[in-house]
Amino acid sequence: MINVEGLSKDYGTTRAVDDLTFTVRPGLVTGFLGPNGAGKSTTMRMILGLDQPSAGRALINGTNYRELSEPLRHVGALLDAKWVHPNRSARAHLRWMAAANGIPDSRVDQVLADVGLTSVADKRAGGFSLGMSQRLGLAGAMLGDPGVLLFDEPVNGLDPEGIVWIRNYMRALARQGRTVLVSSHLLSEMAQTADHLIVIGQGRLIADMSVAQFSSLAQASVIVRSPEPDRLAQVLGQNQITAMRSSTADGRPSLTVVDAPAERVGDIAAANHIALHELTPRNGSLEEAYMRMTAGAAQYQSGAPGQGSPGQHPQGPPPRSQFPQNQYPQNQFSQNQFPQGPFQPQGPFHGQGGHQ
Ligand SMILES: Nc1ncnc2c1ncn2[C@@H]1O[C@H](COP(=O)(O)OP(=O)(O)OP(=O)(O)O)[C@@H](O)[C@H]1O
Repeated sequence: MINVEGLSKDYGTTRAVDDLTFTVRPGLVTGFLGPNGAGKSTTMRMILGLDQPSAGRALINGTNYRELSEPLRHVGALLDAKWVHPNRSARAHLRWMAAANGIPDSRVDQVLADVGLTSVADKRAGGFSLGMSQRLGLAGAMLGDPGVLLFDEPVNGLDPEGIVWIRNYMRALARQGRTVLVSSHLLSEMAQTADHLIVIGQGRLIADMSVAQFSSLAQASVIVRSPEPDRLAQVLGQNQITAMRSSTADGRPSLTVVDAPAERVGDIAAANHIALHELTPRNGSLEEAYMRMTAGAAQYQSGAPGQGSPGQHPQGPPPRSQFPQNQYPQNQFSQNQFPQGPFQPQGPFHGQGGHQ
C-alpha cells in the first residue's frame, strides 16, 4: 500500500505538488492521471525517495522509502526505460542490479522469462527497441518480487501490441494482490487499464474514485428516431423528459434525450402508440468528462496567446481564486448532474463505495 499524506514540492517559485493526500491500495491498478506538468512524475519520485518533499510524506507499507531495508524487495519502479548501460546485455544489466541489491542471480533468468526477453538476454540493451527496453525495465522492477510497483507513463511510444502486453502485465500484477500505481496523461489508456483513478491538476488532487464512478460522470444520452418526432417530443415533455432535435452521424433526423434511460423513452412511446425506428443508449465521452475536470489545470494547452504554450514555463499555478466557484455538490454526481462548464479543481472528489 502507498500512503501519500499532505505531500508538497516546490521548485523555486513553482509549486509542482500541492498538498496531495491519497492512498493506493493493493489488488488494483490505480491510474495516476493528469495533464502534462500536473506533478505526476514529481509525486512518483518523492514516493521513491528520489526527491525530498517540501512538506508532507509518502509511505510505502507504512515506511519512508529511504528507510526501507532492501527497497527493491518492497518497491519496483519503471521510470525511464532507457536507463540502462547501452553496451551491457539485458542479462548483465539485471545481474548488476541484483548484485547491488542482494538479490540472488537465479532471479535474473526468472524475470527475463516473465517479460519474454530470454531469447535476447545476451544482446546489447543499447540495440533494443523501445518495447524491448520497456520489458527490460519491467524485469528490473520485478527483480526483488516487490509488492508495490510504480510505472511512469509506461505505454508512451509503444506500438499497439506493446501497449496491450504491458496493460495485461500490469493487470496481472494487481490480480496477484500487488499495489500498482501507473501514471498517464491519457484517460483513454487509463480507462482500459485501471480499476481506480487518482486525477491531479497543477499538483492538486482533483478526483479519487473508481473508474466505474468516473464513467458515471460522463453524461449518458439516448438517441431516438421516430416517424413522429414532434408528437414523441411532446409526450416525453408531458413526462418531464426533454428531447432535443438532433441528427444521426449519417444525417437522419433524431431526438436526443439526456434525462431518461432508453427503457423509459421506449415505454412512453409504446404507451402512446408511437413507432420507434431507433432507440440507442450512448455513453458520454470519458474524455470530455476528463477535459472538463482538468480544464484550467493543464500547464500547457492551446488557447489564447499568453495563456501558456508549449515551451513556455508559466510562473507557477494560478492562485485558487482564479478558478470558477464550485456550483455542484461534492460526492453527489449522478449521470445527469455532471457540470457542463469547466470543472473546478478546488475540492477533490472522493468516490464513495470504491474498493477498500
Ligand atoms: N527538477 C525540476 N526543477 C524545476 N521544476 C521542475 C522540476 N521537475 C519538475 N518541475 C516542474 O514541476 C511541475 C510538475 O512536473 P512533473 O514532471 O512532475 O509533471 P507530470 O505530471 O509528470 O508531467 P508530464 O506528463 O509532462 O511528465 C512542472 O511545472 C515542471 O515544470
